[in-house]
Amino acid sequence: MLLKIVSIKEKAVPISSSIRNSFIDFSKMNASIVAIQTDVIRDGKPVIGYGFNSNGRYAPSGLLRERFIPRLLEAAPEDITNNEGTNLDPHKIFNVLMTNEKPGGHGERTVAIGTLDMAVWDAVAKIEGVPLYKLLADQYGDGTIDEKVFVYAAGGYYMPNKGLIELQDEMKGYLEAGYTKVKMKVGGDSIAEDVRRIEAVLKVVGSGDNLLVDANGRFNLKEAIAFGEAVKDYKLYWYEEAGDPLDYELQAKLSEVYPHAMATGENLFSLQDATNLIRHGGMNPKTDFLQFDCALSYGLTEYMRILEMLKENGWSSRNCIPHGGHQMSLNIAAGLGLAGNESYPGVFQPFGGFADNYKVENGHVGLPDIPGVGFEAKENLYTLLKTLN
Ligand SMILES: O=C([O-])CC(=O)C(=O)O
Ligand SMILES: [Mg+2]
Repeated sequence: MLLKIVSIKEKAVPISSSIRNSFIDFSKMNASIVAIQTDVIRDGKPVIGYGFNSNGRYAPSGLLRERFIPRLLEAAPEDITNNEGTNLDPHKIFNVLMTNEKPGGHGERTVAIGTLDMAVWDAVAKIEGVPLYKLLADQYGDGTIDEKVFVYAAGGYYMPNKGLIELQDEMKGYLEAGYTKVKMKVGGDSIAEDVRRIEAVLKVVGSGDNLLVDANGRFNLKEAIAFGEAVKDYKLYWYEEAGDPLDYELQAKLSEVYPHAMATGENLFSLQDATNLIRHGGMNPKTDFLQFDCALSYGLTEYMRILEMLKENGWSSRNCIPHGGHQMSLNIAAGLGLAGNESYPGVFQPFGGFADNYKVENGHVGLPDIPGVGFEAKENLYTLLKTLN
C-alpha cells in the first residue's frame, strides 16, 4: 500500500504590527499556515506535516485553495511517494505542483509552493522519525550536523514614537538575550538621521562588525552609493538589499565602490533569479552573503538546486544566511552547512524564533532532537498550527 495524503488544510492568520521598514508597514501583514495529514501512523497518531509562509509576503490563500492544494490532492499516490511508497517524495511533489505552470514570471506562486513544501518536509522527517536537520545531513549533505547555528537578531524597525533611546533599549535586549550581532532598518529616513540611528546602536553593540543594516530595496543607484559612502568607515557586518532586488546592475555598480560585505536575495524567488544575481550582480563570494528564503521561493527542493548552482559558480553554502528567522531554514543551516540564519526575537510571532528550551548563547542556537522541523518544541507556534486540525 502506498501512503496517501488524507487532507490538506489552510488558514490565513495575522502577523500584523506597527513596525515599518523603508518600503512597507506591517499593519495588514498575514501568513498562510497549512497542515498536510497523511495516513501514516506514528506513536498512535496520524503524521501531520505543518508549514507556513515567511513574513513579507501576504497569505497566498487563493493560490493554495484554488490551484495547488487540489493539484496535490488529485495526484496519483505513485506520483508523490518514494519508490517503495513508504514516504512522501518532496521532489516528485514539486513536479506535481509545477504541472502546467509556465517558466518565468514567478509571482507569488513561489510562496504558495514554499509553504506546502515546508509541510511536506516536516511530514517526511516525521515519517522517518528523525529531525529534519539530521535527514538533510544524512541524505543530502556529508553527514555532519552543525550542533549550533549562528543567528543574528533582526529588528531595529521604524515605529511611531520610537527614538534613539528606544532603539538602543531594543538592541540591549538582544544582547542580553544572547545575540552578538543585530540588524536594523535603514533607508526609511534621511541619510543623516539613519547615521544618527546607526551611531546610537554602535554605542550599544560596540563595533561595526556587530551591526547589519537593511535598506529593503529602497535606494536608486545614486542613493545606494551615497548611503554606502556615509557608512563605509563603520565597517558594518553587511549592507543589505540596497536597491531593487531585481536590479542586478545596481548591485554590481554598488559593489564596485562599496568596500565591505553586502547581502541580498530575500526577494529572489527562483533558481533562475538567483542565477541572474550570481551572473550579473557583481557580488563577491569571499565577502558577501545570500539570503534566499526557501519558504518564499518554491521551498527546500528549489533551495537545493540553488545551492548546487552556487557550488558550480564558486560559491559555498557558507555564503548563505537565509531571510525569515524560521525553524525551517534553521534546519537547513544545521544540516546542509549554511553560515547561519536570521532570527526575529521581538517580531513576527509566533513564527519568529526557535525551540522554547534552546537559548541563544554567544550568538548561536541549538536545535531540538525531535522528528520533523521541530514546531512541536515551540509552544506558541504549535498551539496555532494545531488549530488547523
Ligand atoms: O522587514 C522585512 O521585510 C524583513 C527583512 O527585510 C529582513 O528580515 O531582512
Ligand atoms: Mg531584509
